[in-house]
Amino acid sequence: MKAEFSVINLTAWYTQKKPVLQELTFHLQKHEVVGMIGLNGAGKTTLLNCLCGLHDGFQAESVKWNGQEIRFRDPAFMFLRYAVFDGDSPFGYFTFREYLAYVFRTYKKQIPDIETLIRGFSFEQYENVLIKELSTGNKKKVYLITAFALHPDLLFLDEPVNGLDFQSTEFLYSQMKEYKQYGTLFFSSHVLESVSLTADRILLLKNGSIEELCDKTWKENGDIREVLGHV
Ligand SMILES: Nc1ncnc2c1ncn2[C@@H]1O[C@H](COP(=O)(O)OP(=O)(O)OP(=O)(O)O)[C@@H](O)[C@H]1O
Repeated sequence: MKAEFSVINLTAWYTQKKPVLQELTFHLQKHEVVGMIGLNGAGKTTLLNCLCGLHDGFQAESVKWNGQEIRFRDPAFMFLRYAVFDGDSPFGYFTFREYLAYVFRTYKKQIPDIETLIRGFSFEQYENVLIKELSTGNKKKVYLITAFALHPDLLFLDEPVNGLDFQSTEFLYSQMKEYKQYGTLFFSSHVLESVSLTADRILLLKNGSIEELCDKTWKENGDIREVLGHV
């Protein structure tokens, strides 16, 4: 199968003598959900920052979307993707509804019916409250609901479960699992359950590079702890 998004030999650094990511290569297929796990400091956020054009200290042999060479900051590529970063709450001076309208205008899309998302995330009371006045979990929901309403071809989520209550977490898992209907979801998580319950493939970020968990027993029993014991 032809990879939709491929990154070949990406090296990223904060200080050039000590790269955080080293000649890392991975491919994301069209319509799949891919989870990325790794220890604290492994470089998950740095990788997502690179993919979103937020980190300048990197070089890559090749980055391709649909077979075409691209740069992370290419405007056409920017509007194919949307990302939710952990702890990042942009546009605090907008309400959720204002932010949603802004994003959809920017991406040149029509806002769909989002009642299922609003109910699923128990967000009914917060649609018209300033984002900066929301609790941590409700702030997170602003961007998650926007992401799942927008359905970009490439959706990046950094630690999506952080800050959510158990009900919203269950709903989030259902949305993540179903995302392959709309596009490709690539997310990082420390919550092993969130990866084993939703992902088609799991990538492990370790020592600056990525390897795939080839032992798929986690798919049958939903538990990747045993597989992780061998890597
Ligand atoms: N702004 C920065 N300046 C210098 N070093 C940084 C900076 N941000 C991250 N690092 C370093 O880069 C490495 C990777 O960090 P990163 O945040 O990408 O890891 P992570 O896998 O997302 O970690 P965690 O699971 O703790 O969120 C770490 O060694 C970290 O200390």
